[in-house]
Amino acid sequence: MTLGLFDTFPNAAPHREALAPGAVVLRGFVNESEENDLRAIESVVAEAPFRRMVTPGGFRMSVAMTNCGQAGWVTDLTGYRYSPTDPETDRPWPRIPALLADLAVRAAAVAGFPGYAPDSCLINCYEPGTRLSLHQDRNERDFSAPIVSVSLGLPATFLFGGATRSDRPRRVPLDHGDVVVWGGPSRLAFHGVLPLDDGHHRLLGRRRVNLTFRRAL
Ligand SMILES: O=C(O)CCC(=O)C(=O)O
Ligand SMILES: [Fe+2]
Repeated sequence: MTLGLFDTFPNAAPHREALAPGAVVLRGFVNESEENDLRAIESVVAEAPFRRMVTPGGFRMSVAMTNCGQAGWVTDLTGYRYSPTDPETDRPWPRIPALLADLAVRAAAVAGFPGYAPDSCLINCYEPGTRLSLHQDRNERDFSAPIVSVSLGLPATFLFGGATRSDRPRRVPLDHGDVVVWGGPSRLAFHGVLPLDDGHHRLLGRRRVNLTFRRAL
C-alpha cells in the first residue's frame, strides 16, 4: 500500500504557522461557510458603504473602509479614533453579523486567546495597487485582547514586524480564508500590506477584503 502525504496525516489540524510570540497564521480557517460570510459582509456594506477616509496629515487613503460593531475606526483631519456612529450618516454602525463574530471568536480561541469579545470590526477593501503602510493598531482602549484579521478575495503580502517601526518586517503571503491573530507580546507589532497584485478571485473579483476584529472600547 502506498501512502500519500495526506494519508500520512489524516487528522492534521488546519495548518497554523507561528509568526512571533502571540502571533499566528491560521491557514484556510474560513471554509464551508464562506458564501454566507460574504453575504453578511454585503449586508453591512449596504448600510455603511465603503469610503476612502482622509488621514490627519490630509492624505486620502487608497484602501476603502467601513465598519460594523459598537464602535468603528475612523480617520479625518482631526485624528484617528473609534466612533459609535458612522460619520457619513450619524447613525450607529451596523451590528457585527453573528456569523462573523463567531468566526473571530473561534480563531482567537484556536490561537490561544479564549473568551475573545470583539466590539468592532473594520472592513478594508483593496483594489490592485492599493497598500496599507506599516502601522500599529493602537487606538483601542485595552491591548489585552488580540487583533483577529480575516483575509478574503485576492491574495496579498502581509508585512509583520516588531515593536518598533525599524524592525525589519517578515513578508507573509495571505490567501483567501487565511486568518492572522496577534495579541499578547505581539499586540502592538507594526504591520502593513504591500500593494495588491492584479488578479481575479472567483468570489470577490478584482478585490481583497480584509476584516479586522478588535476590542476597541
Ligand atoms: O488588510 C490587512 O491584512 C491588515 C489590515 C490592518 O492592518 C488594519 O486595517 O489595521
Ligand atoms: Fe492594522
